[in-house]
Amino acid sequence: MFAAAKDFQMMLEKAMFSGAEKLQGLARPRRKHRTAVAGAHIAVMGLSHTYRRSDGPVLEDISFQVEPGEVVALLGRSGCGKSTLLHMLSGLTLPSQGEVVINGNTVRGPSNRWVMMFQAPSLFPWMTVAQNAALGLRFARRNEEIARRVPEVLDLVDLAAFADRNAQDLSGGQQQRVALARSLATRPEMLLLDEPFSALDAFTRRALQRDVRKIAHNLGLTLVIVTHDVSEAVRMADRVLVLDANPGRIAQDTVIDLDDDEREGGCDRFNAEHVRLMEIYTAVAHGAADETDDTPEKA
Ligand SMILES: Nc1ncnc2c1ncn2[C@@H]1O[C@H](COP(=O)(O)OP(=O)(O)OP(=O)(O)O)[C@@H](O)[C@H]1O
Repeated sequence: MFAAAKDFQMMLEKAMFSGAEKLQGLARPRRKHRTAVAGAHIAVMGLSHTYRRSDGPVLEDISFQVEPGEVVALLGRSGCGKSTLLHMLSGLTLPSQGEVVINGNTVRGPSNRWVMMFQAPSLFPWMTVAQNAALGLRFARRNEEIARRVPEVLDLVDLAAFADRNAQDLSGGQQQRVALARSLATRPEMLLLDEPFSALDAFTRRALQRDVRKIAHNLGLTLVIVTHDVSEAVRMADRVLVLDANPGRIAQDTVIDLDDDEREGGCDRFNAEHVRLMEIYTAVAHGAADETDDTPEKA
């Protein structure tokens, strides 16, 4: 690739990975990095949102809290506003009404204290796994941490043996692990996942669901995951917020009461939780469909 094109792509990827570092850097003096990680406390209060080009509100009167270290899934049908809500937690989009408060501070924009992961891992294909994993630290100008943190996070995501491979030579699941390592290297307080495993095969997806949950718990990270997959919610989440649509509202807030072994599936308790959540989801989805159904009622 020509140098100019490479620079341009680097710029794009950098902006995509997180606009936070730049904004933070401009907004206030650079702080010394934190050494200890603690999960973020999230409070969402009376949040509503209407996009400039949308007919009505996409989200309406959303309020909930997430405890530090909790894993919460946002479950709902396509278009109900899950990604919009996640973007508001991250500060990428600001709500029309209400506020998101993280650790006592109102979110007014992105921050390098939390990281979003998407379906596409957005790696630099020509760079090695270790170089990709170091990018978050490089963008945050924390180069002195790279030698220590990168081996640590590659170990966490089971990619230590792949450190010198080029990213383009990895499978989709391995690439998503590199993206996870890159996210963890900056030691965020919160991971926001927007259907990050939906492009992977069932086995790879399950392994990542299990490992991400385990890593988040071990590090004490708060994890919010957007999904429309009931199994994923049961495998990963301590709590599930089920959203209805038009406008998106929290219809149900339910605890998934399973231990880590039970979350692997194949036991009665897993099956019972799966059926229970599926029933809730279906009832909410039908309710939302009924509300938007403009077929005239029969007499
Ligand atoms: N920038 C935007 N401007 C106008 N409308 C938007 C914008 N972004 C999203 N929307 C609309 O807001 C609604 C919610 O979108 P959102 O992507 O948050 O839903 P979702 O539940 O995450 O959907 P999916 O599961 O399909 O990703 C949709 O009707 C969508 O068309």
